[in-house]
Amino acid sequence: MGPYTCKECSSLQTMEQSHATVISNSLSNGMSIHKNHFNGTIPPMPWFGMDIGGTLSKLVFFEPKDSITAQTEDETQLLYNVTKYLTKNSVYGKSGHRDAHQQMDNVKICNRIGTLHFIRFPTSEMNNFLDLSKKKGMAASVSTVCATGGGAFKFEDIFKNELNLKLCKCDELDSLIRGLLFTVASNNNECYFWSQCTEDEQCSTQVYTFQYNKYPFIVVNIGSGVSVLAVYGPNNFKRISGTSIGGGTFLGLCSLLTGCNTFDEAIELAANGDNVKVDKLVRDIYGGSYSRFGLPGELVASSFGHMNSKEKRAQVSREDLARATLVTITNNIASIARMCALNERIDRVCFVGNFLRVNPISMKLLSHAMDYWSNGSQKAIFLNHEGYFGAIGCLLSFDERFKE
Ligand SMILES: Nc1ncnc2c1ncn2[C@@H]1O[C@H](COP(=O)(O)OP(=O)(O)O)[C@@H](O)[C@H]1O
Ligand SMILES: CC(C)(COP(=O)(O)O)[C@@H](O)C(=O)NCCC(=O)O
Repeated sequence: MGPYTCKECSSLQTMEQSHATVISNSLSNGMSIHKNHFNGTIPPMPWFGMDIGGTLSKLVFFEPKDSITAQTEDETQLLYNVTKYLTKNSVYGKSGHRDAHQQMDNVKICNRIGTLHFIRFPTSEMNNFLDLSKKKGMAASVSTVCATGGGAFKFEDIFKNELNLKLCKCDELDSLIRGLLFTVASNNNECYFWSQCTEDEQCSTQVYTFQYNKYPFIVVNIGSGVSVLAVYGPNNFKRISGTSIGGGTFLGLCSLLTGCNTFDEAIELAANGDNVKVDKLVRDIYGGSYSRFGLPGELVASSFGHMNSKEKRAQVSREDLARATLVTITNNIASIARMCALNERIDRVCFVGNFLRVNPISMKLLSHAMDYWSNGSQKAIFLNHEGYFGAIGCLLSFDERFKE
């Protein structure tokens, strides 16, 4: 058999690339799907899904919990070692973290029952991740890794050269929707909303029963940048908008303005700041509200509008600047989301992406903006596995790819 092209990841494979061998029927156009040679259907464990984003790399690891042992003794030992290392620790190297609170139990993938573990590290630390994978024997034990996000393309050669690992690439937005639908269907408590967001003290989260099999809905993915998708069915979505002013912009501007070093620090600063000292409000311009067009006095009229004044600049703290940056970026995303929902005549808007991690300020602002400007017709919905849907969807594509 000569070289073939995998119809999923479009890579040219030869029979010598023995980690994944073609078994499925060759299609008339010479395309085939990877199938593994170990037992004819699915690759040996461990199974990973990886989403290599512009800022963070997300790794989802499936730990089998059933009693099936379809592996050789060597493979079983390797799986044991990898599982032990990943599940006994919650910090890996200098910058890898496992989000234990997001762990999902009793998940069924490729007819196996197990637990999903969620790990993240900065994409800028990719070289350290590769070194650690080598050191801990993970690379040697893994046959196939499904990867998505821009980094699946950018780092493809490095994975091949450094780890001798072939990435099966999946589209990031396909993976995002697949992962989101799967997670919402598997977990009744996945979705929530913020109620009473006009009063900050009373604003709290409530479980939202998301009818995931009812379409359409909007997904706003706030990662480094922002993508807005309209979802019309499980395999039917379009990317309707996007903006480069996203989570990466918040962290970049906040670092410049406050000298903070991490996202968590930026959020902490913002939580203790007041944007009113930085932003020009409607009342600063009108002396009250601009009632004819329904603009309340407390509304930000001009983000950072006070910062042209030397006196005002002297009065603001790092905390105020962090808060104003967060509010500016969030309000801009809320405006785009509202316009998209209005244009598409869709009222349910799901906000996801790691920008929302440990970030109730933005979630409350988004909730308030959607509710206020739509007179209560549009709903902002949030999900507990906020930044991991791409990696989950990628792991599931592995399930679909290797299904008989
Ligand atoms: N630990 C973190 N380190 C860096 N950015 C973080 C972190 N936690 C949350 N973020 C925010 O999440 C954004 C990245 O979100 P994510 O959905 O992972 O996107 P991407 O796939 O582009 O990396 C960052 O730009 C930042 O605003
Ligand atoms: C290019 C991206 C899809 C990459 O995804 P990310 O890593 O930011 O999650 C995203 O950053 C994006 O949609 N940016 C906005 C581009 C625009 O519409 O202006």
